[in-house]
Order: sequence, then structure tokens, then C-alpha cells
Amino acid sequence: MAVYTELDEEVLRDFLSLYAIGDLHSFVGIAEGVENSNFLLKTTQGRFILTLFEKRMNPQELPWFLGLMGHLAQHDIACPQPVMARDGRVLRQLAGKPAVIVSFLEGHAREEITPAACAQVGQALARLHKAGQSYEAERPNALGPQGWQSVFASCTDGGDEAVAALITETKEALAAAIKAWPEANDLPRGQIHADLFVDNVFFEGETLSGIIDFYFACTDFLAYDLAICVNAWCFKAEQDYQPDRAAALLQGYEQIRSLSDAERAALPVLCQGAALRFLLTRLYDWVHTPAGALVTRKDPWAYQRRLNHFQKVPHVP
Ligand SMILES: Nc1ncnc2c1ncn2[C@@H]1O[C@H](COP(=O)(O)OP(=O)(O)OP(=O)(O)O)[C@@H](O)[C@H]1O
Ligand SMILES: N[C@@H](CCO)C(=O)O
Repeated sequence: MAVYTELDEEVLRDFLSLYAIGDLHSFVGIAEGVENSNFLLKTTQGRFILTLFEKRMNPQELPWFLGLMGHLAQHDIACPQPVMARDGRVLRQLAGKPAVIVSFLEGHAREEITPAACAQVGQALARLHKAGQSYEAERPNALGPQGWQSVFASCTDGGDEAVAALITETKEALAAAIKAWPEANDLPRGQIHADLFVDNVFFEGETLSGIIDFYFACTDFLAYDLAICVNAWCFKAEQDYQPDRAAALLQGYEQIRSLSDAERAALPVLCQGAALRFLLTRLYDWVHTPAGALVTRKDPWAYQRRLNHFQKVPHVP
């Protein structure tokens, strides 16, 4: 569940009077998500999402994320558009937390993943990359190779035997991926979503209708975003690689933006890096989330299996 902060109706009504989005009909906390508190607001003018940013978010970074979402929405990317209050501000405080209202996107995350869905994800990702080129401010990727090392270091004392084995097995793969990682100027860079998992892409029927959750977005190799999608979309039952999905994902991407030879050649190592990034953040949460916490921990071993796949089969698709 992800409603860490309870909201009082009167306080919310006062808050909404700062915006020109109508009067409150109803509001309800949204169970999905783990990072922030999200509420669905219904007003006399329609539906909106209210997000209260919880403690893992650095408030100083919020203007960059909100600026990127606004920029992409203005460039016809179907993503949440931050709503300006009457005074022109998008970021305010509510219940002691940074708060933002964004537009509501229709659609739902898919339960069944098909090559046709992957092709649309590829197209949407390439459009996002192209639109992001004119958003100039940079945000370094805190979860790039340097970040992996510090996440890894903070996992090493804790956990049971299975965790200890995972740590031992990951150590070498981490060193190898860091050594093989491209240099900053080797590949085209730009704004990337960096977390385009199945739960962050909405479909209406068979048609992709929107992308949410930009709070890991950053400036990095464009092809790394594609590698994240290969990890997130192209495995069945958390382990069986689906080359037809990966082929469709890449083909969809290249219908909008061509990959260079260097990007194609780098994909296997970028896929290993992406697998490591999610293995490590999941491992961190596994080790550090207290038993009985409200949040369900995600399985780091699912990404160890992906990592092993890309180590053994160094080509994509
Ligand atoms: N703009 C939007 N339009 C419609 N629904 C939305 C929108 N933003 C969020 N939601 C709903 O809220 C849920 C949680 O959102 P989100 O995934 O951004 O939460 P989070 O806690 O920040 O993320 P996560 O745990 O995935 O990092 C989504 O699954 C979706 O149901
Ligand atoms: N998408 C991430 C979690 C939130 O960013 C994962 O599945 O590990």
C-alpha cells in the first residue's frame, strides 16, 4: 500500500482552493506504488492525482522531475502534467510534505505482455528520448555504476544465508560490469525514464495510453533505458527470456529513433548493468525493510537470473 500520510478533507479543500481545478467531489488513497502517497481526486472539473512525496525523495530534486514531466507533456508525450496553482507554482506543501497535483491518465498496467505491446513501449520510449533532447537541465544518474557500488556496500552485513550467497555471487559481476561500462562520450545521452516497468505503462485496450512515475528519471545513455525495458518487459515467469518481445521492443524503438552501431554493440553490457541496478536496489530493500513493514519487498533473485542470462547470452535480442 502507499498511503503513508492521512489527509483531512477540510485541509484538502483549503489546499484545492489554491488551484483552478474545481471543487472537491471525493478523494481516495491509491494502494499501488511504494515510494510516495498518492490520492485520486475527483473535482467538478475531472480527475487528478495528488502526490505527497515521502522521505526517500530529495525535495531539491523535485523541480527537475516536474519540469521534465511538463516539458514532455508539452511535446505530446502522454505523461502526467503537473498542474499549476493560481500563483503559478506546481510544488507546494501539504500535511508537512512536498505535494503536487498532476493530470490523470486513462488506462491500466497490462497483465498480459505481448510482442505488440513491447513494440509500442519501444516507440513510446524513443519518442520520450527525442522529446527529452530539448530539456537541457541534467540530472546525473544516482543509480549508475558509482551508485551500484555504494548500494552494494550498504547491503553486505545483513540477511540470511541466501542473501549472503547472492552478495558473494554479485560481487564479481558488479566489478565486471563496471569495467566494461561505456565512457560518458561513447554513446548518445539524454533524459531517460530509468524505471519503465510494466506497472508504469498504461494501456487502454491494446493501445498504449500513457507513462507514469518519472521519479527515477535522469540524464544517461539513451540505450540504457532500452536495456532497462528489455529486463522489465522481455522475461516470462521472472526468468525465461523472450527474444520475440525484445525484437519487437527494439523494432518499435527504431521506428522512431535509430540505434547506432555502438549502441547496438553496447546493449548486452547495458542489459547486465540494468539487471544489476534492480538486483541491488531490491537487495537493499530486502536487507533493510523490517519484517512486518507495510511494503512488500520485491525479489532480487529475479534480477540475478536476468543478469546470468545476459552474461551467458551476450546479444540482444
Ligand atoms: N497520472 C496518473 N494517472 C492515473 N493514475 C495514476 C497516475 N499517477 C499514479 N497513478 C496511480 O497511482 C499508482 C501509484 O503511482 P506510482 O507508481 O507513481 O507510485 P509510487 O509510489 O511513486 O511508485 P513506485 O512504487 O512504482 O516507485 C499507479 O499504479 C496508478 O494506479
Ligand atoms: N521498478 C522497480 C521498483 C521501483 O522503482 C523494481 O521493480 O525493482
